[in-house]
Amino acid sequence: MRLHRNLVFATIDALAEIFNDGKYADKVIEKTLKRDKRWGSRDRSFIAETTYDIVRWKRLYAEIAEVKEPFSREDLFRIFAVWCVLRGVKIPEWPQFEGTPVRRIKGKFDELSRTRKYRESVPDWLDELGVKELGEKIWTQELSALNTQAPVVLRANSLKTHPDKLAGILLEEGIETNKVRNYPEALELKERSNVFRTKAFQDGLFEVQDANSQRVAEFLDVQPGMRVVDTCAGAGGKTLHLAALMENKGQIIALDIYGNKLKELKRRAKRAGAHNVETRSIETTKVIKKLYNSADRVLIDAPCSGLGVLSRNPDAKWKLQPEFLEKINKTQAEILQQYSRILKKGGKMVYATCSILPSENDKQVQKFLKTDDGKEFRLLREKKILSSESGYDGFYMALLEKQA
Ligand SMILES: C[S@@+](CC[C@H](N)C(=O)[O-])C[C@H]1O[C@@H](n2cnc3c(N)ncnc32)[C@H](O)[C@@H]1O
Repeated sequence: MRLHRNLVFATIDALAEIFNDGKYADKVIEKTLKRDKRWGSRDRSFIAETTYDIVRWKRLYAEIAEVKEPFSREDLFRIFAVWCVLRGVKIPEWPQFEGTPVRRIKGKFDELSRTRKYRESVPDWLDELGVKELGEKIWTQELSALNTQAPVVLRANSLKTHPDKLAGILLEEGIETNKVRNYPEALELKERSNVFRTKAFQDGLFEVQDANSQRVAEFLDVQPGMRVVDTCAGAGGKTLHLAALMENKGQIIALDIYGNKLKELKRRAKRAGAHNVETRSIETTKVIKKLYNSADRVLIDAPCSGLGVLSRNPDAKWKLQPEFLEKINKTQAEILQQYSRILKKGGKMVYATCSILPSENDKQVQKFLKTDDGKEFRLLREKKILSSESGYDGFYMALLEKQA
């Protein structure tokens, strides 16, 4: 691979914004890619993938490069040189890379790789928490899986198509996919590409959605004609899936505390041809109270640490703080208590997170079942999905029934 100066400089600029200004990697990359219209798809994927790679391995690379935050431009070039050496990329003969100690880099890599927190590039506190919650063995396996680049998975929109048909349509647009065993609506890209540019996407034939994320709506056991409340709907990944499973029949009320996310949900629902979705922004608790005892099904896709989706979102390792986890644990408990009241007696509810930590998952559900509200519920089933076992994102889901 020959490195192009403007692509490397764009990557360094992006890293400076992510590491030093605390900006979100996806937003920074999106903005960076707009910088030069002449960049082709390979140039764009070089910038995106290299930036994500260096974000993922920040601690390891910084330790090898012997630099500390906040990083100067010179530091970022040293980190970049580490990336080159460890990836086997020829270091360009530019002044920024003069005197790169190739042998020393390799030696330090071998030495640091013996310690998990460096090898897997995680902050001390997170490494300690992972061990405490999951035990050494599972945490070590899981971290390694979560540091692997995530595959791109699509969900064929059954309101408009099915996986076999979609695979044929995408092939005509030059995109090869494979079906995914045991995930009936999923297609996995053989090679990464920007699927958002395809006509099939504009026509609402699919959504990009991780395979295990596709398990959540399925788990709720919805039927056409039901009244379903999706309480933490966000931009509607699961809402759209619910609409498809309900064949557009019945009613879905999609709630969130952020109106802008719900606006995006509306846009996506229109593209997907999902007509049975109504959005309501949770401005006061009245919005929730009005819905008490009214739903056949309730989905709580709770806000969480997002530790199960680190492979997609590597900068979360650096943005997460222990205080946030404490706060989110409280929010999850409150949400379970309040939103479970939306369910009718005899109805079913799913509590789900994209976390792998028991404190956000089964322990949260067990705690809820002991509360006054929770005593009305019975746990029917739960799934704890590890990324290291499934090859996709880590997820948790519990199906609960409100007893008649
Ligand atoms: C895991 S995300 C939801 C993802 C979404 N269901 C999807 O499939 O695309 C959690 C969502 O909960 C929302 N949220 C946070 N606190 C909330 C609260 N107290 N009530 C309702 N929604 C909340 C966040 O804005 C976020 O959109």
